[in-house]
Amino acid sequence: MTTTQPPFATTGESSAAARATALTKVYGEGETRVVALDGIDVEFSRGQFTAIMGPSGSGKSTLMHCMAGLDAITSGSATIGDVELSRLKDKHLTRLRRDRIGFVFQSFNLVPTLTAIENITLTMDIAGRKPDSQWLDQIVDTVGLRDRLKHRPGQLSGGQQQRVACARALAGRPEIVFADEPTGNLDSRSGAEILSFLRESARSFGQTVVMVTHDAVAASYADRVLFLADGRLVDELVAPSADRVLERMKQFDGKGRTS
Ligand SMILES: Nc1ncnc2c1ncn2[C@@H]1O[C@H](COP(=O)(O)OP(=O)(O)OP(=O)(O)O)[C@@H](O)[C@H]1O
Repeated sequence: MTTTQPPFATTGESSAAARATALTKVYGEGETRVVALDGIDVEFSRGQFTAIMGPSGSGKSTLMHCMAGLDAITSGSATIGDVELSRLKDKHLTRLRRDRIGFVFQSFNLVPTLTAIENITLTMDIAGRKPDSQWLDQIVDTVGLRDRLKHRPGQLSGGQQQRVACARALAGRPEIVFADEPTGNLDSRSGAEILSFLRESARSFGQTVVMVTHDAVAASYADRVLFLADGRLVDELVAPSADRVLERMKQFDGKGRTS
C-alpha cells in the first residue's frame, strides 16, 4: 500500500498555530442574511491559551467552527499552521481535523462503550497512528486518570469524563486545541481542574489552546481574552483577572453591542 503525504504537511515555519485574516462568515441571504463574522483578523500564537468571550450571538462559536474547519468561510482566510483551510477538499479537511486539531466539547462527547484509555486513543486508532506511550503517560498523569483508565464514561463523574476528553484532545499532539465551553456542564471544582489542565498544557507542553466561554473566571485562566461583538473583534485583555473580564463584559449592552 502506498501512503501519500497529506497536502497539509507544512514546514512548521509559521509562528502562529492558527490565523484568521479578514475572515467573514455570512449565513443565509436576503431577509435572513446574517453577518456572523465581519472581517476578523486574529493570530493564535503557539503555546498560547486564548479565551474568546462576547455576548450571545456575537460570533464566538462561528469563529471557532471556521477556524477548526467545521464551517466553510465566506471570504478572507483561516489557516492552521501554514494550511489555508478553504483550499482543502472535504477529505483532506477531515484528515486535517483528525490529525492536527484537538476538540473539547461542553458535553464531553465520549464513546460510551469504550473505556477511558480507548476513548483517549480513539482518534489515533482510527488514523492508524501508534500513540507515543511516553506522551500518553504524561498526559494521563497530568489529568490524574491513572486509576480510571479501564472505566467506561458511565462509571466516571462529569469532571473525570471531561478530563478524558482533554487527554483525548492532546493525545495526538495537535497543532491547536479548540475547547467549546469546556466547563459549562461542570461544578466549579471540576471546572477549575479542567481549566488548570488547559493552562498547564499551554505552559508546560507548549500546546496552543483556544476556548470559547461565557464565564469570566474560566477566561481568567487564559493568557489573553478576545472580546467579540456583532461579529467583530472589539477588544483584548492580556493576563486577565476575572474582575477585569467582568468589568469589560459589563460594557456590552443586552443586544451584544459595545457601549
Ligand atoms: N447555521 C446558522 N444559520 C444561520 N445563522 C446562524 C447560524 N449559526 C449562527 N448563526 C447566526 O450567527 C450569529 C453568530 O452566532 P454564534 O453562534 O457564532 O454566536 P455566539 O457568540 O457563539 O453565541 P452564543 O454565546 O449564544 O453561543 C448569530 O446571529 C446567529 O444567529
